[in-house]
Amino acid sequence: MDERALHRLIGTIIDPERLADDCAVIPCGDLLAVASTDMLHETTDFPAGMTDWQVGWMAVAVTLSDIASMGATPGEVLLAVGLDRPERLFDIMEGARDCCAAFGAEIVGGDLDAHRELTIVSTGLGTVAPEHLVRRRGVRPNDVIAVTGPLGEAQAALAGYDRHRKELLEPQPRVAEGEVLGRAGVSAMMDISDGLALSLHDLLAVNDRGFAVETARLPLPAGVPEDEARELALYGGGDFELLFSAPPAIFPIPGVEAHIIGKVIPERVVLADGKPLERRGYLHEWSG
Ligand SMILES: Nc1ncnc2c1ncn2[C@@H]1O[C@H](COP(=O)(O)OP(=O)(O)O)[C@@H](O)[C@H]1O
Ligand SMILES: Cc1ncc(C[n+]2csc(CCOP(=O)(O)OP(=O)(O)O)c2C)c(N)n1
Ligand SMILES: [Mg+2]
Ligand SMILES: [Mg+2]
Ligand SMILES: [Mg+2]
Repeated sequence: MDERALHRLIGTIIDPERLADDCAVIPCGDLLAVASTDMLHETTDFPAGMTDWQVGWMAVAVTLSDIASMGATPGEVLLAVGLDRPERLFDIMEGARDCCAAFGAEIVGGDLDAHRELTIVSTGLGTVAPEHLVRRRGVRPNDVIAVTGPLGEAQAALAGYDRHRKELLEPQPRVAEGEVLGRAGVSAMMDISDGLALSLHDLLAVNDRGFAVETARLPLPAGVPEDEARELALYGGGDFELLFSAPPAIFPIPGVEAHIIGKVIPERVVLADGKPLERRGYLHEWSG
């Protein structure tokens, strides 16, 4: 059983449309509010050697990335910290504050608890004009698909390529890029928290068309042999680049490093170099 299967279960309890995006979308006067919450744990999310400042940074970065993926501007963050040791709190809060400051957000609240395993829940709020909101659903027949930067760097660091440790430990949410892409009129978007292949399958699940990726066009992690780099770029998680579809005419997009990696196709499948792409990546799983 993995988290996507459990999402289908949640969809029998709440409106499944609510599960179709990176953030909840909530009416807010003339604007829309977007909200995302993400839980991180020491054993699955905080690699050995990570500082507590980086723990705080990452906890906020993952949430701001979801806000960016809607084309929205982040505003407020609430941080709930389940602490194994109280002396970790100060550095964690500083890292969280610094990540907020770097992307125009502010910590406005949270919660504290004692917990055997360090566990952080970061909740972010943002706003966007309705005409600039971008959802996962929306790909159109003649669109291309693109990403905002190299894929597989975080996983490359976990595989021992130390030159990518900063990308693993201090992910940079594509906040400015998300806002520009929303205004530029991209048709669908999400962030790639769990790897490109899984993200393409997530997009497939809410669209009525498929995707054909050319692996030769993937922006790969530097300093990694090409075959391994391609594997990391397709299936590695933790990069937090944006994946979007858009009409070819909108490229280049000023202020956004956009790499076109493929196109939308009529068949509801995900292909890489013409062959079905495995639905595999960074998935939380339960045994039994
Ligand atoms: N336990 C839950 N109850 C209600 N909604 C949920 C739950 N878990 C996830 N969601 C919603 O499902 C959507 C997708 O979640 P998730 O796959 O975690 O996205 P992401 O990888 O972008 O964080 C989001 O809109 C999120 O709010
Ligand atoms: C041990 C370890 N593996 C991988 C990563 C890279 N990483 C950071 S967050 C993340 C995935 C996203 O986390 P998740 O809880 O799945 O959040 P969501 O997809 O809901 O945004 C990954 C793969 C890491 N930091 N540590
Ligand atoms: Mg996301
Ligand atoms: Mg999530
Ligand atoms: Mg995930």
